[in-house]
Amino acid sequence: MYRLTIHTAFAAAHNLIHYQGDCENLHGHNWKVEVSITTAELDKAGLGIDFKILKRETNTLLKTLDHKYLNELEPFKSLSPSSENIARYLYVELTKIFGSDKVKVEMVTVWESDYAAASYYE
Ligand SMILES: Nc1nc2c(c(=O)[nH]1)N=C([C@H](O)[C@H](O)COP(=O)(O)OP(=O)(O)OP(=O)(O)O)CN2
Ligand SMILES: [Zn+2]
Repeated sequence: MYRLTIHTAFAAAHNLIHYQGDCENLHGHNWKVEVSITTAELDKAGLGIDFKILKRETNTLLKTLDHKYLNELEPFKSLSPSSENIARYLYVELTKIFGSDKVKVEMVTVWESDYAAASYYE
């Protein structure tokens, strides 16, 4: 099997809901995002998926979150925009794009600081 990983980032504001503490208040993060896909097959160029395509599609998706107030966006209107829920949302959306018999989105990790990250995988 091959595992391909890209790193990218977005910036946004949020506040955690059903949470007591500082993070229930509006604040922001520069989230780093790590996406890993696995595949058993390579094309003739020796690529699982072209990193350029993986980065482009991920960045297109992240543009819908970038510089937004996450709590106002449809996926998080009734779901706390924690790093866990952001990671799961990205996993589900990227699986719609890349998931196939041959390719699996293995894991999405979302870093909200240099020291704290949440990952989602199935
Ligand atoms: N499991 C999770 N825990 C927390 C999340 C989360 O998404 N998943 N999110 C938050 C808040 O978003 C908050 O912004 C994080 O702040 P905090 O942990 O306080 O981070 P700091 O960088 O300010 O570091 P300090 O530990 O306070 O120094 C909270 N928890
Ligand atoms: Zn936060």
